[in-house]
Amino acid sequence: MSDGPVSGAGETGAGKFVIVANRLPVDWERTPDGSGRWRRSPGGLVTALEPLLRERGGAWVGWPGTTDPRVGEAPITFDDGLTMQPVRLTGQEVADYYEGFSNATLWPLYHNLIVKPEFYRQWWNSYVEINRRFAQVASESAAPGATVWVQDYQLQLVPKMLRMLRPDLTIGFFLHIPFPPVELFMQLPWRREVVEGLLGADLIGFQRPQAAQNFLWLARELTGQETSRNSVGVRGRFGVVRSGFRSVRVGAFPISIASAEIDQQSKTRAVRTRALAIRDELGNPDRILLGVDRLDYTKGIDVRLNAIEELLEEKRMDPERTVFVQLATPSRERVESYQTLRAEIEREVGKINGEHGQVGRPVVHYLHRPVAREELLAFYVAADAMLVTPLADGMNLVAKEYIACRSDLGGSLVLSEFAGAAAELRQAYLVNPFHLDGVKDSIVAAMEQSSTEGRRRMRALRRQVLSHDVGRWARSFLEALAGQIDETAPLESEEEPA
Ligand SMILES: O=P(O)(O)OC[C@H]1O[C@H](O[C@H]2O[C@H](CO)[C@@H](O)[C@H](O)[C@H]2O)[C@H](O)[C@@H](O)[C@@H]1O
Ligand SMILES: Cc1cn([C@@H]2O[C@H](COP(=O)(O)OP(=O)(O)O)[C@@H](O)[C@H]2O)c(=O)[nH]c1=O
Repeated sequence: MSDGPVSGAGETGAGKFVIVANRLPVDWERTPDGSGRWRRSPGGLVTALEPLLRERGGAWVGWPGTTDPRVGEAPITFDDGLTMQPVRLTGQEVADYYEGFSNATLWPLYHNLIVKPEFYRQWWNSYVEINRRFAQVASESAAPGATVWVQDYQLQLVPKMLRMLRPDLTIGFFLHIPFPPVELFMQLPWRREVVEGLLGADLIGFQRPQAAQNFLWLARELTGQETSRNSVGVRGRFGVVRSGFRSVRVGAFPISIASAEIDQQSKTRAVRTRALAIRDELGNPDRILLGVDRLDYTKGIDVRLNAIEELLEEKRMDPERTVFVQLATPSRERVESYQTLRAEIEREVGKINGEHGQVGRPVVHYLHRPVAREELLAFYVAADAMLVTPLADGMNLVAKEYIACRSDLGGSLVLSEFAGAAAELRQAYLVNPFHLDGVKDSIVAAMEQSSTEGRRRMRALRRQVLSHDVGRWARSFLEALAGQIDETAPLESEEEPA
């Protein structure tokens, strides 16, 4: 991946393939001369799509992640030809569209009301306006007949808006987070507008078939369109909504990671050496448990802390021999529910260490900062058990990254049934995060598994993750969008969503 300097030379209207996402995959980096430059951030999505973007002369449309009015005035082009088209937001727009409607209305509504969603007209109006801005920039960035792929819940109105501006385009949409059960979605005052916004796409992708089923039911109820009623499959057996003269297909495409690349990186001397150093720095305990998450109330960080606290109290976990490392990236810090969560987590960490730690030897090691890629891989290699306990999660890439790093067949994964990843990672220790005793038993089982059992599970998990990478995810979606896979379900037979 190249990190070429900023330039304003990007051509608009040239892209045969355009990605539209809330964020651009770039970070602003200060240079020693006091100025700055863009650096590409190496996320899974960009890794998977980069070759396509380059091949087809593509562009990425998104918010550069800052409200600095000097940033993002012109397209950003990298020296290998990748173009980023910035969509600029003011401070007020970030508050209303991003922190407000996206992350205090939609995010909790789509994640099973773990906190109460807030419904404000001002936030909705801003969401509409910013979606229109994204659609406008996308329409200016796309060549005639181009394919445009819109990403995630922040931009659900873009497909319809873009189709009205550019009927010549092929438009795909992918939702990275869960799509809620119908009775929850029906709470949204603007539910019909959101469903109609999505129906502007030719193909709507979800992480799991159940989400697609929920959407089909809502499309039928809220727009009166005819829809298929058969169950939707994975990467095939698509549902269909007859929307006027158009057919919109609906399917499940579980996202993944750049598995081979992560597998290779985790085997480097640098990562292996660092993993040993981490064990050493932690006092060479018998067992290292690890959690890696954005600090988000969906991730169930509190669940694993409560489980660990009770295991310590019941003397089923030895504080002299076990440590728990929680890496928590700061996230959405101006949203109140995230501030409350942080205070609760930090209180709980203090309580556990206060009651069970020793001077210089805490049981819980908690970092509240982003951790760089290589360091993260070293933690995965060092950990004996990975605790992934979300209450609801679209996929959870961390679970897959951990597996990709375990070519030694060591380690064990405790995984919530409510992470999208659980549908594929059946050999993990699957838990219901609402059942604390079950979580505790699974943590103990994961810590105490025999080497034979651990190797058997990890081998099966790795087979799944290495053969289903993010490239396969992108290809399967784009082939379906291009009509190369046409496994549409016939419009027959009744089936209600769960
Ligand atoms: O952009 P932020 O507000 O800082 O949030 C980060 C991203 O979080 C969400 O990730 C989801 O997508 C993952 C990949 O498909 C999936 O594994 C995970 O379960 C989801 O929570 C969000 O959907 C992204 O838009 C955000 O950029
Ligand atoms: C804590 C931490 C994480 N990462 C990387 O972030 C993503 C997280 O993806 P996931 O699907 O598990 O969840 P969300 O999208 O956040 O909802 C994963 O690729 C991690 O490796 C990171 O780079 N640094 C961090 O400190």
